[in-house]
Amino acid sequence: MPYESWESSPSALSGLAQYAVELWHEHRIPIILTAFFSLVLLRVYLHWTEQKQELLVFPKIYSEPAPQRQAAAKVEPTSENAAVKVEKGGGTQSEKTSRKLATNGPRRIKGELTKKTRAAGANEARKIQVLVFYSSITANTERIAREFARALEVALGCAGSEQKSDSSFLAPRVLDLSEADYDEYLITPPKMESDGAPVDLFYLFLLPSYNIDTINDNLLEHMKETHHDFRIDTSPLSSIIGYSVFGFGDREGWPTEDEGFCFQAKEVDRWMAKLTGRKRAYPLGMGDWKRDGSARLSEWQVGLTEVLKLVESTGSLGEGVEGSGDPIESDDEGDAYDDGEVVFDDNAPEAKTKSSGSIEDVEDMGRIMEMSQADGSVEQTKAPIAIDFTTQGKTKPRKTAIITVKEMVPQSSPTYASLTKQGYSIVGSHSGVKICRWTKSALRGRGSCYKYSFYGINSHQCMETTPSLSCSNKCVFCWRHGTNPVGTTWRWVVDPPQLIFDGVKENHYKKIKMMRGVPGVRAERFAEAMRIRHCALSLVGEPIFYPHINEFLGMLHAERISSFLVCNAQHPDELAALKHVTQLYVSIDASNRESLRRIDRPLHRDFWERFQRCLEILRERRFRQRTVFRLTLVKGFNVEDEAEGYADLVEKGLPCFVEVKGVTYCGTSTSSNAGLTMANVPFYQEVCDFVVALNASLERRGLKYGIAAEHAHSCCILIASERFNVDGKWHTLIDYEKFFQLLESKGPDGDFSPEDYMGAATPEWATWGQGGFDPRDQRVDRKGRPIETN
Ligand SMILES: Cc1cc2nc3c(=O)[nH]c(=O)nc-3n(C[C@H](O)[C@H](O)[C@H](O)COP(=O)(O)O)c2cc1C
Ligand code: SF4
Repeated sequence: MPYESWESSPSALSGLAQYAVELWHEHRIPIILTAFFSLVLLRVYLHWTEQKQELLVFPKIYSEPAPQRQAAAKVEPTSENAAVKVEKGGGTQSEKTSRKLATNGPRRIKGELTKKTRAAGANEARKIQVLVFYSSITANTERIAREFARALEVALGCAGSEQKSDSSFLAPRVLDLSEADYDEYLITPPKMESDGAPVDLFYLFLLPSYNIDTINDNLLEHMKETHHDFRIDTSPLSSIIGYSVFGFGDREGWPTEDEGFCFQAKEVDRWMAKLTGRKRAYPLGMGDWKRDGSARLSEWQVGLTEVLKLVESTGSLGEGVEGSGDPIESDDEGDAYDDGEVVFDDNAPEAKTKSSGSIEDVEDMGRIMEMSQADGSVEQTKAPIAIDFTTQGKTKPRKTAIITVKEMVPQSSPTYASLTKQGYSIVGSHSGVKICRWTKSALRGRGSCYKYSFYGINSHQCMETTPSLSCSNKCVFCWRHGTNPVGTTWRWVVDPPQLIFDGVKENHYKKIKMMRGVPGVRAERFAEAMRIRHCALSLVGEPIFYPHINEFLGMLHAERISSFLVCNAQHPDELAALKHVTQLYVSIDASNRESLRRIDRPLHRDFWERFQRCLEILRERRFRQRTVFRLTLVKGFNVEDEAEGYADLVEKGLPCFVEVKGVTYCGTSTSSNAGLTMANVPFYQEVCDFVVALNASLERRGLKYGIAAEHAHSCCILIASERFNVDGKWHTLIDYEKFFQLLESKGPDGDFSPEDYMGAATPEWATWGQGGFDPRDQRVDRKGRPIETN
């Protein structure tokens, strides 16, 4: 209502209004001021009262600093959010009161939701439970299983009073397979917890074999059914962290594996690989309970403990599991094998990519030098000069353009990619190591290389390596032709020998460890393989090309690793400067100049003169080094009508041994550059005929040689000097212990002869006419199928 209408009202009400208006007019200023201050006071009062109220409603924890909040989250990692956590947690009495009040007031959530993922560090809290399953009919294995579990408990640091505070292992549990519930353990592993921490399971099986009906048959049947049951995942045990099997048997009744020795342990090992999705953590071990059972079991336990500790520290089985149970086994890999010189493989990746800019050839070298002058793109100052280590009599550095010394095989180069793809590990910038086919085969008891039959080297303890991936030939049969760098001079960065030595060993062991999960690997051989005893310096390239080859050899010998060094007869100066090696090879790929040019395709123009000089050096050295001529026969190149020519070379060099080997073919069609085919591979009979002809020629010349041994499996035959025939018996084996003793007492230049470390008689099975396959090994074909040997 407007103010004027109030003034004009004639009634009593209007009189009152009149009075109020007058009053207002008279006191309006103090009224307004009083109202204003009252409102201010009320606001201040409310403000304070409101703050106090809030303290009661929201618990103190919400205003704690951030780190404390995180700590709280760690305590209850699975809580949905902070508010819930507080409600569940403990705290001081006042906090509890606050929380109680808070539940009556409005729920207000501050902060972020805690994610449901496992908190960092939860992994550390995981425990590992080893379950030792055994079966036993006459109680041997039962007793052994209990003793074994106790020993393992100590080894893992989880034994009663000796329990290590930081050990993740729970004391191993022993389970009798005749009582254990298969459904509980072998269909899905049981879910276990220890003090609230999740437990990972590791299965071990100690199993005797029985060719009569026993509980083992139920176990195997169960495993088979589980794997084939379409309702169940084919690898239902894949959540366990690993498994391993050890078998007991009796060699008296079942002398070989073929005859049934430990056959059921082998089967359980195989089925477990399938059920776990290839989680074999350590190779199958086997022991004869009457003879070596406990020794074998102890060895197996040592290796196993190592793996378990690896699992504890890394949470995984590490290397060695990939490929476990894989159909692709070492023999089926199409893996070009042996020492490089005798295999051609047209499947090898194509030759280097010229456009990549990597220097891999002398032609490339010239091209780069020209380019460097033209556009200045190559650094020309402050660079070391490329030194010719190989040209005879040349001591002065070349006076040509100075270029930057580069790495022989830089990591970014196509050569590096190609070599690593083929299974080489490149060490430093110019060395390589690769585990050979025979090493893998020997690990599985499927036969060793011919050097085992002829010289007694253990293939599973042999490291194949080279300190120089570069070579000065381009042999037609070289299996790595086109992928390794070539050159006549060392023009690359030189890596120190210690770096190479450490690197090749490390990589070799890494590769051996990767065999851990491969089916058929024998535990005792695997354990032995962790100690390198032989080194074949022959992989690819030319080892004596490396300027510090003698220092490198010194490192091998200091660790009592024998050295078989193969060179290509193109570096006489380096050959002359070479110190003692256990066995010194020269590749003799042809018997005359033209043939050598065609087959080796040497880069040196004076290749024939170099070759001849190397033979002279070998002749001079024959009473100081165990010298060997290695002949690689390639049909159509160096076999036909050449026996006489080779006899001339033998007469000239008078080597201790002549190894004759047919080239091995690994490809499928024609060899890329030389057009080699299967037709170039001589049959074993042809190699035999050649050897007989060569031997006859040597005899006609009055040279005292004879055919000593053979290894038909790798198409290789050994002719030996009569110096190694004692009382009508060939002694081609090497006494490695004696070699190191002589080396240590007389030094790397010491005066001792090959006869001084001649070993025991060549085993009967390896002599000429006996085939050369150790009867203790199992022969298999390329698909891994056993071959009958009569
Ligand atoms: C009836 C019988 C059959 C056996 N069959 C085999 C066999 O096929 N292969 C094998 O390596 N050992 C065989 N053995 C040897 C046992 O595996 C060996 O004695 C084992 O240590 C027994 O373990 P246990 O006492 O725990 O049952 C057999 C032993 C017996 C008594
Ligand atoms: S000598 Fe060694 S590297 Fe050569 S084939 Fe035999 S085991 Fe393999």
